[in-house]
Amino acid sequence: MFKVGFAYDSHRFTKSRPLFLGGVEIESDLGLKGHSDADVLLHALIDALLGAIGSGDIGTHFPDDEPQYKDISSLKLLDEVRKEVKEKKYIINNCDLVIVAEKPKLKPYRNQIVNSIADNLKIEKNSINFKATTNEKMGFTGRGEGMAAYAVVSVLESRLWQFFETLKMEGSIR
Ligand SMILES: Nc1ccn([C@@H]2O[C@H](COP(=O)(O)O)[C@@H](O)[C@H]2O)c(=O)n1
Ligand SMILES: C[C@@]1(CO)OP(=O)(O)OP(=O)(O)OC[C@H]1O
Repeated sequence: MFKVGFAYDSHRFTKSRPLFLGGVEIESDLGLKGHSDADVLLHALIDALLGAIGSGDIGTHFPDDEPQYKDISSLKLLDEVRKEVKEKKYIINNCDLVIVAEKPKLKPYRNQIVNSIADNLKIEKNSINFKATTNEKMGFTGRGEGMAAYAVVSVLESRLWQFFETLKMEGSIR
């Protein structure tokens, strides 16, 4: 079957920590606070993937009181979830990702972030869309206290994916 997952995450800014978004280090005076590397974008993506395959949430998979996840790169967590998606026999169809942050400006990192996620999920770049928006100075993101991210993903059962691939090869569909 075809399924979708949706997720939200937020993290507070902190000094003297690097800022990672989508597995890419971003030039910034402030990083994000968290038990892991606090990659808010990957956390939203991970939760959306887990939602799509009916596998609960990030905190259940990678508890924030376990020392093994202290400062861990969220790319490692994404890889675990990618494997779970595969084990459950789903293929990731597309991901649409949004960061809400007053700064830094993220548009210049768009390609790097898309490439990083595509490489790590082992899917086509054109299956991923990344965008950023400010909150027009309103709320906690607007005041520059932190960042938020939203993710929506769609997945397709592998056997259906194969079926569509065959139809494409035969020229029956595009
Ligand atoms: N952290 C951000 C926020 C926004 N952008 C880019 O600016 C455009 C306009 O944002 P508004 O919040 O004023 O609508 C947005 O579409 C992004 O292209 C950004 O790069 N980084
Ligand atoms: C991945 C984890 C692991 O501690 O990361 P955190 O940095 O604590 O981030 P959060 O999004 O608050 O919760 C998810 C956690 O499971």
